[in-house]
Parts: sequence; C-alpha cells; structure tokens
Amino acid sequence: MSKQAPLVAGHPLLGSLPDLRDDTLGAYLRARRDHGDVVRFEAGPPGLRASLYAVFSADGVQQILGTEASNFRKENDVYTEIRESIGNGLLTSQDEEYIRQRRMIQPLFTRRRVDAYAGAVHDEATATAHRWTTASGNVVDVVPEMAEFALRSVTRILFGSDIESAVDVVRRNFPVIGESVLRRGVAPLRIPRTWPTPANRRTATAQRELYAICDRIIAERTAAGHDDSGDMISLLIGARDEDGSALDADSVRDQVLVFLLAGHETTATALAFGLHLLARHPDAQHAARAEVDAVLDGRPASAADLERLPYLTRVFKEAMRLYPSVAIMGRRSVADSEVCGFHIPGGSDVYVSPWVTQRHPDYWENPDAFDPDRFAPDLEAARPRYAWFPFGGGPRSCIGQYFAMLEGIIGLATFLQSYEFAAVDAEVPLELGMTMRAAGPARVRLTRRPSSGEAAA
Ligand code: HEM
Repeated sequence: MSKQAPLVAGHPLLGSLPDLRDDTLGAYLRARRDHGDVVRFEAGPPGLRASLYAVFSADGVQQILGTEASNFRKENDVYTEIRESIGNGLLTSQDEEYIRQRRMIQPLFTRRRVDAYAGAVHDEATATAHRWTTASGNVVDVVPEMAEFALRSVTRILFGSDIESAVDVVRRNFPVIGESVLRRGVAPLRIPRTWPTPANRRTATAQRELYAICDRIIAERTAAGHDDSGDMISLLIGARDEDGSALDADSVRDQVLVFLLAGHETTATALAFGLHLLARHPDAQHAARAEVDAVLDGRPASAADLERLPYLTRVFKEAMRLYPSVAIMGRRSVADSEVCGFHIPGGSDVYVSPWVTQRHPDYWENPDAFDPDRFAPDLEAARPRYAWFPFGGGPRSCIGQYFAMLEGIIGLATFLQSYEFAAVDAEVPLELGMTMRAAGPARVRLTRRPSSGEAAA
C-alpha cells in the first residue's frame, strides 16, 4: 500500500497559495528539506482549493518524465494558454499530432544541421563583444545583453536573411505574449479572450503582429520554390513525413513561434548566469580562458571546437545546474500511480523541479557552491541520470539542447577571447516567469584583452 504524500502546511484559509505565489522556488526548496522527496501542497480558498504534488528525487523525476511519461501529460493551464496564444506546436501538442510533428522536425536538429549554425552564432557573439567596446564606464549588464544575443541568434537561425525585419517584431511582441500566458495560466478564473479588456487587446495585437511577419515570410519562401538557404523556416517548409505530406503554413508558423518561445529566454538566462558566475569566480574564469586560448589560439570558435573545450562546457553545465532556466515543469497524471512509495491520484497536477533536484544534497556536495568540476566525466557518470535535467528528459526532452549548448559554448568562448570580466553585482535576484530569469542587474566590469580581435568585426 502506498502512503499519502506529506502535506506542506500553509495559511489556514488559503493553504500554500501565498507561499507558492510569493516565492515558489523557496517554497519548493523548503518543502523538500522539511518533508522529503514527494510532497503535496493544497492551494487556494475553500471551494477553489487545488491539490498539487511535487517530486524531487532523481528516481521520481525519471518516472514522471521518462518511464511513465504517457501517464504524466502536458495538460495543465499553462500549456493550454500557450496553445491558445501561439498555436499547438511541438512544445504543447500531444498524441498522434505530436508524434507526427516530432518525426518531421527531429531531422532539423541533427548535429550536422545545427553545426551549420555555428558561424551565425559566432557572428552574433562577435557583434555583441564589439558593441561592448563603447560600454559606459566599461560596465555592462549581462542580463539584457544576453537576452539580445540569444534573441538575435535564434531569430537568425529561424529567419535567415529576413532576420532584420523579424527581430524587432519579436523583441516587441514576445514579452506581451509571455506575460499573458503566465498571468492567465496561473489565474484561478480566466476572463474570456474575446472580451475587449486592455490586456486582451494588447495580447491580440501582439499575436497579430507575430503571425503577420511569420505568415509573410513563409508565403514568400513557399512562392519562391526550392530554397537552399538552410534556415529553419525553409527546412520546415521542406520537411516531409513518411507518406510525403508536408506541414501546412499554419503549422510551420506554430513551430517557428514555439522555437522562439522555447529557445530565446532559456538560452539567455543560461548565458547570463554563465558570464555572471565566471565574473564572480576569477579562478574558473582564468582556467576557462586558458583553455579557450590554448585551443583556439585567437581564431573564431567553430562547432568542431565544442568537444575540445571540456572545461568551458563544465562551466556552462554548472551555470544551468545552479540557475536552470526551466526551474519547474508541470504535468497532469492520467491514472493513479505510485512515486517513491507515495500515492499520486489520477487527475493530479504534478511538478518536477530542476531548481530543487539540482541542489539536492543526496546528489550534490555543498550544493549551493559553484564548482564546474562536478561535471568531470567520472563524477557525472556516478550520478543518477535525473540529478541534472535542465533540458527535461524522456520523450519530451528539449529538441534544441544541442543548439543551446553550441550557442552557449561559442558565445562564452568568444566573450572570453575579447574581455576579462569582474562582477559588479554579487547577488542577482531571480524571478519566475514562464521561465526562471534574473530580475535584477548582473553587471560586469570589462577589461579589453590586448590580443582581442573582435574590434575588427
Ligand atoms: C539553455 C537553453 C534551453 C533550456 C534550458 C531548455 C529547456 C527545455 C526543457 C526543460 C524542455 C522540456 C519541457 C517539459 O518537459 O515540460 C524543453 C523542451 C523544448 N525545447 Fe528547450 N531549452 C533550451 C533551448 C531551446 C532551444 C534553443 C530551442 C529551439 C530552437 C528549444 C526548443 C524546445 C522545444 C521545441 C521543446 C519541446 C520538445 C518536445 O516536447 O518534443 N529549446 N526545453
């Protein structure tokens, strides 16, 4: 007989709602510390109270994302909001529709395909480093800087030569969509989208502008016929299923918007914390730069260099351990199940959290300390598979993870070639939106390196 998961004590009237609303990440960490690896929260006023379960052990995460993925579906209110805002692309679709999409889109993310984007990423990194030559007081805030770098990189691989017409539209409108998904996804009651409230009107305008730019570019590419530019829009248009069928224009647009949603803020956060942590830890920065200089000897980083930069890769992985962009992932259970000896009823909201599991003392010694050498191959191999899962896992794992690693390593290598970094801000406050991100500045003071070649960009 499996046991009831321990209930996390909360407010007499509202349960855990205030704790989860005001400090979700803290509430999750405390819940694990005080109650163990499977916990239950009750949140909301009587009558509207919802139960939700959180699972923190690596084994439990493996069960939910991996071995029993079909029992834990992407069916909560946030996914519904994403579907209604930007269409039912790869992030949110399910069942037959999902399997077809993943089958058609997976070949666009093979290493060979993604490696071909390394030049574009390097160009964007070089342009970023070049912009910093005029930074006031030689100080930059890496939070907006990495947001811009990541936005331009993903927009460029998607839209290719149309990047400049797309990037402004995306920069202006995506935050509006993100804010709406989050606000509506967690609200106990939702106003219908058709009501002309200011928030609904703002979201509808943002959606219209994003749809318009995607639809225009997709129509132009389709009309032009065969196109070997290699950007993702062309590849999506050219993708064929086993029976020869293609994605229709709306589905191509849905995927483009999903890649923007899933591939922009996530990578920006990982890079911003990568730079911030290097700036705070001069020894690690020195070791990473020594590796970059020895391997690259001043030349641009390419895809082939990824495996030649193991220390920098450890730094990036450690940044994603401490600051996972997707700090919490939600599912809804179909049937009753048992996770780590605890009963989870069918129809429950169930959450797993890289934020908690990646700081779990069973898997990580001195978990809050920055130590890239945790990712030395022997230590990595000795850890359970799901002790570190910033890209999720199982059948719904991140399709863009190799691209994210490539962008992270090429970006950090290029910045290290050009500058030395010293942290201005020791602590960076966090904010949990659709993803976890830095809420405050993460400023670094830059010292230009004498051998820096970026000024020639
Ligand atoms: C550091 C950067 C990134 C992180 C931390 C990240 C994290 C994740 C995570 C945790 C999931 C699984 C979500 C869940 O199971 O609920 C996911 C899925 C996904 N990611 Fe990423 N991601 C990153 C970059 C990217 C990029 C660059 C792209 C595309 C260009 C992308 C596209 C997607 C897509 C399409 C899915 C859904 C896959 C599916 O369900 O089949 N991601 N990502």
